[in-house]
Amino acid sequence: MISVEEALAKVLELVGPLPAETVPLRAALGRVMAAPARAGLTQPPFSASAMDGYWLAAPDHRPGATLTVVGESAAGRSFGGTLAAGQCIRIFTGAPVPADGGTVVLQENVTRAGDAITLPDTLAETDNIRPRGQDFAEGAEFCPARPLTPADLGLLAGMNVAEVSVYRRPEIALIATGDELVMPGEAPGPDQILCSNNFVVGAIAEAAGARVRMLPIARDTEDSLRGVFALAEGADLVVTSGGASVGSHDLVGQVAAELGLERSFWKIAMRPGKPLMAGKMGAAAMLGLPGNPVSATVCAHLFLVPMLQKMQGLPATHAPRRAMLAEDVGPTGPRTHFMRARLRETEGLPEITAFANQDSAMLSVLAEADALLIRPLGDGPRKAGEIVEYLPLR
Ligand SMILES: Nc1nc2c(c(=O)[nH]1)N[C@H]1C(S)=C(S)[C@@H](COP(=O)(O)OP(=O)(O)OC[C@H]3O[C@@H](n4cnc5c(N)ncnc54)[C@H](O)[C@@H]3O)O[C@H]1N2
Ligand code: MOO
Repeated sequence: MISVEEALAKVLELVGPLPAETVPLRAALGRVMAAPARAGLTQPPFSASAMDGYWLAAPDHRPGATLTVVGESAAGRSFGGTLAAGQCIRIFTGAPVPADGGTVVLQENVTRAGDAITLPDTLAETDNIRPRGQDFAEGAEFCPARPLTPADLGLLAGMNVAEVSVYRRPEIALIATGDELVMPGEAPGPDQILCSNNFVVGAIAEAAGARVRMLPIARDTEDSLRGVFALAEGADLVVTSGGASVGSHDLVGQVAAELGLERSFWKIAMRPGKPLMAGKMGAAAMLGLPGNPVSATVCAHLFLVPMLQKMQGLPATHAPRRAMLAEDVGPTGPRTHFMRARLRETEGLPEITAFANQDSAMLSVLAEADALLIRPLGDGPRKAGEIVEYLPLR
């Protein structure tokens, strides 16, 4: 059995960044830019007032001075004239200032009588002016190596970028396998359970930027599996769950091989998730997740998400964090154990507690867990207070 790190390296060899496409800014949330955007203008394009008040030239900015208001500059409508000594203009937030080197005095800090304003006896130190270009300059490039956030869309809009070049979303085909499975909303027979894997794995994939094609459940026959694999045609990545182990009904590897699977590996030193399988089927990558819901979920976090990241031009890594054990834990066996755990915030490192029941079929424990406590293979027992690593689940 290969290690988790080797398996990650091998699944990443199966995929590469997808081609770029151009999308309107409105459709770019969560997408990853494939080429830099350039600012079409300098922002702000002119030095602008940050407040509503009065603009006056530097020599007139004296405590108690009285000035005559001779015009107005509003956002979108600047004051065209020039000012003589002792004159000022009314100015509003976002409006261009008439010249360099002046000050905006807040309207609530002056006394106004007709066309005259009188400055206060104590003057504020700030000029309340946003200098031209303080945000970005025309031609500035923007291409963050992360999914675009709402704030990124605001920045791109401010740069006058209406369309962006982004990596195409990975298209994944999800295939659940097993005679025992029915879909939520259907009535399970006495020997049946609900298909939950497609929902958790599909949601993990969508949250990581993929488009998910959820295919009909494949039954435990070669014909059924072949039929459903045919429906995965055109997907970038085919993700099966179940039928990966050694039982006589575990046909996925066999049928996939008949259909041309070049297997990269099968079985890893990981708990849960031992029977994980991966390879290449024609142009598509194939990831065969174990059937147990927790195993499928943990494998999706550990392997599917980094594959999707690489396909979208992102760095693909696991980023373990540190926490302090809240309770003792026992030794691990010959597989790296990813224990479902709960975090508790403290003023320092968070505290982490592994759930008592680590059965890889427990959906309720999985839903409560917000972290995977990483226990290296062959690790000894650990005491409360020791520092350990975990992967966040939320
Ligand atoms: N003799 C051995 N038995 C098993 C081994 C082993 O090494 N030797 N490995 C165990 C491990 S570890 C795992 S994990 C499971 C995985 O087996 P499969 O991938 O073949 O999965 P199935 O047998 O098809 O299903 C396992 C379990 O999960 C349920 N299941 C399957 N698909 C779904 C789904 N879409 N939604 C919800 N639940 C699903 C299925 O009903 C079974 O209960 O094998 C161990 N056995
Ligand atoms: O992946 Mo299996 O859970 O190791 O039970």
